[in-house]
Amino acid sequence: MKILSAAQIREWDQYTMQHEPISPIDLMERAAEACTHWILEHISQDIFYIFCTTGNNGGDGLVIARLLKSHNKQVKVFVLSLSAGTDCFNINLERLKQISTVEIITLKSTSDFPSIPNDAVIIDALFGTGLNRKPEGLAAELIHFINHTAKHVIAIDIPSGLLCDRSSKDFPVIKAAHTLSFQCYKPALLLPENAVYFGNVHILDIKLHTDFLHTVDTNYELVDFNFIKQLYKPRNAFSHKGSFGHALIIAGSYGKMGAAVLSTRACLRSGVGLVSAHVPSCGVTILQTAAPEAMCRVDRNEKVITKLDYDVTSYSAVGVGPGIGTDSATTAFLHHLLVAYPKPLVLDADALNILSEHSEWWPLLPPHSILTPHPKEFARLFEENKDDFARIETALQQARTKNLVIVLKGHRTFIATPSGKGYFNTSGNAGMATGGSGDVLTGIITGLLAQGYSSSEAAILGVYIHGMAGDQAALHYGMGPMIAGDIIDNLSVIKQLETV
Ligand SMILES: NC(=O)C1=CN([C@@H]2O[C@H](COP(=O)(O)OP(=O)(O)OC[C@H]3O[C@@H](n4cnc5c(N)ncnc54)[C@H](O)[C@@H]3O)[C@@H](O)[C@H]2O)[C@@H](O)CC1
Ligand SMILES: Nc1ncnc2c1ncn2[C@@H]1O[C@H](COP(=O)(O)OP(=O)(O)O)[C@@H](O)[C@H]1O
Ligand SMILES: [K+]
Repeated sequence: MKILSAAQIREWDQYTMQHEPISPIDLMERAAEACTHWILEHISQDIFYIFCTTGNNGGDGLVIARLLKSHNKQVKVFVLSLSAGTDCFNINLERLKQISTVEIITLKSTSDFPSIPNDAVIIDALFGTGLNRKPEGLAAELIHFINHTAKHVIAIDIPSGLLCDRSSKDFPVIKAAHTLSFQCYKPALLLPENAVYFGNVHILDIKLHTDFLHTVDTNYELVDFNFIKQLYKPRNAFSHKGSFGHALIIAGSYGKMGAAVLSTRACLRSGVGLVSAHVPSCGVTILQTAAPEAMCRVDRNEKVITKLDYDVTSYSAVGVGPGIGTDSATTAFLHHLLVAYPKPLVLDADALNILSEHSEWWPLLPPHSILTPHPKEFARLFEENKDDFARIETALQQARTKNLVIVLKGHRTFIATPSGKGYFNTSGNAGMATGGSGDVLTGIITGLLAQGYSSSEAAILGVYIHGMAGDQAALHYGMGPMIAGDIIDNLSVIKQLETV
């Protein structure tokens, strides 16, 4: 699913009105009906305080007020008049005025702000995708007031004060428990810096014309189950273990053999034909016991990885980094690997830390190599960014210019590809914020690469499968108790992709 900018969303509204066709007022009614339906299904309270300005987001608020009233809810509407209302706002204001039991209060100064009962639900319909600058004056005061006073806030389309496709850092923004967003994710609803504002996001289908999506080009895509289903290649009945490649995982050091075990076991469960693990000699028994299906490449050094004394080019894919440390001998090993291996590598953890100390090595990275940094590793590799939008732009630019795939890990992991496109993942949960889950991801992506997926496909598919398995693990154990090994044990979720 494409992720659109504010301007493209406006074009989508226009396209729908022309091609369905449907009038603006009927489209607003349909959007507000979807919100009201959601509210009636999920919210048990009976008192609603609805805050609107005079744009179309406010118009949505007025329609929601009328519809909630028709379901016998107690409704009060507060209007902050910033400019002459839009046509749809004005028409709906007249319609609402016909209902004598709905009080409509105009907010002219802070003294008009109401006292809000504890059990009232606030509907935030101040600004939607039309916001184009920082709210100031009374609008800003109202946002602060709602944040300080109200307990249950539902934002319509986007929390007021958030820009759809640029950073709103330092803006006053409504803090919502739920955001009911129309038709598609807005970029702002996918970035961690805004998580405190949007709460739980629910995408409501308001039936915008799907043909529009064929006419529009976007930088960002959303990765969901349907997207992944198209990418996943079912196994041929006549296949043998040679059909699915041989992956090499280079991981572990004395005291950090768990990282090697997790990556190797995850790689084995990714569907790959064969897995070998290159580990320091202290780790052989650990690895062969914990992952007997894997073969071992034993380093001469007891504690760290030091020597590439075999033909590494025979492996279909290589993942390097989890738990290897940054010893000078390991650093020299990594340099040798970059020179010796011509196909895309998967680099994670300490491999990234070493790389960030050797910027002269960038040209040595095989084209389409996959880097999997978390935000701190990302900052070490590239630069500190002023906000999350700047960070994903940096990822896209670096992926394009360096011909790499960059997997920026987090709640909505962002995958920047050499084509210039960025993909937001939708699977996964906070239970995965636990030591070792990144090592699991490295194993999965390396296994997919070995099976013949392209780098971009392996990264997108791997991140999604990792999140799916994490979601399944959270169902079994709960987000608190789950550990990284549980993600591996739940990789059986891949079977959902195997069904036709
Ligand atoms: N027919 C349509 O186009 C539909 C629009 N819908 C709603 O309409 C919203 C967009 O409506 P609008 O484009 O009217 O804009 P909004 O209602 O989001 O914003 C109101 C107006 O405030 C002004 N403004 C922007 N930033 C401001 C600031 N910082 N301080 C003061 N004023 C500011 C702008 O002129 C803007 O038009 C969507 O988010 C959605 O809620 C939905 O009803 C679906 C259909
Ligand atoms: N809140 C979250 N929601 C979804 N996924 C998460 C969340 N927190 C962490 N993850 C995922 O877990 C993994 C953690 O990786 P990383 O930070 O490298 O951990 P480690 O170094 O402990 O292995 C990443 O794939 C990340 O996307
Ligand atoms: K809003």
